[in-house]
Amino acid sequence: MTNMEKPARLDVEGLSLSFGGLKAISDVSFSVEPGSITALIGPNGAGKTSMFNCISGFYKPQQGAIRCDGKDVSRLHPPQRAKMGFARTFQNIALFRGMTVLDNIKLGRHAHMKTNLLQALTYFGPAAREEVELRAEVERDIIDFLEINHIRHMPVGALSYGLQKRVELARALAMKPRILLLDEPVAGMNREETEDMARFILDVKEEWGTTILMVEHDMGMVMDISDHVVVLNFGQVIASGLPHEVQQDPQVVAAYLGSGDPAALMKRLAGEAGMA
Ligand SMILES: Nc1ncnc2c1ncn2[C@@H]1O[C@H](COP(=O)(O)OP(=O)(O)OP(=O)(O)O)[C@@H](O)[C@H]1O
Repeated sequence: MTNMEKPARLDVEGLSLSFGGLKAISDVSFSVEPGSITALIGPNGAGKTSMFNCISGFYKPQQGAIRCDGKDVSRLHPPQRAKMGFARTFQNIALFRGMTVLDNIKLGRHAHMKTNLLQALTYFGPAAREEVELRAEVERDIIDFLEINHIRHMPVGALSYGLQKRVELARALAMKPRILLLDEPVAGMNREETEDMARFILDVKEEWGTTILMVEHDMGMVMDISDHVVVLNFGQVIASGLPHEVQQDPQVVAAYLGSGDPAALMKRLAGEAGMA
């Protein structure tokens, strides 16, 4: 199984975003290397979701650039970014609950197909052949890969939370992403579901070579699978580097200590309770 798309490099340069008088992001710069997993972390309100929404095109930053392989995409709409190879998942699952797993996943690809969605759903004209090919490809490359063969004809609404999150990942993979943006991929999952999802994210990197940027609060999972970690606090980058470097950075420890129960947060930073 392969994704033939070349992984993208992402550079965020001097990005600033304000909501009225509130500066959610101030002059933030960082890079995501092609084929790496980079985690964006930070205490509540640090600006992670705002940054994620700027990268995927839902927010327009007032200043700065977001470069995909050197090209500034910060003025492009989300569908234009999708065509460039951006795909994302959402913190709150965004799937059609009444539709089957297979149909939800195939919807990811229709962003790229020549035939429109209506033709595809009615199997009309040239859409019929393209649809049959797509189905075979999705079943071979994505459904088997994510081990969701047994549920492919079930409506998404009937699935457990962990499986729904996996279907969302599948839908994003169906877009053949060059950069995959994961918004809290293990939020609300139990330990087993978290470990499964962490393994699948690593597999996407290793087998597809896709560039991955994720926002995640689960420190154990972040420290286990990330190549690079960027830490935001009050809308600014306070540290970035290898997971173990960031973990020991006094500014990072101080930022987390200021945001809750110190003992629990020290444990989370050390990764001990992260998978709970
Ligand atoms: N749509 C909005 N309108 C006004 N203020 C906003 C909006 N979205 C975010 N903010 C503010 O911007 C700042 C950064 O919020 P953001 O949600 O990006 O942080 P976060 O790091 O994702 O937090 P969390 O971990 O709690 O999700 C916060 O002060 C927040 O209140």
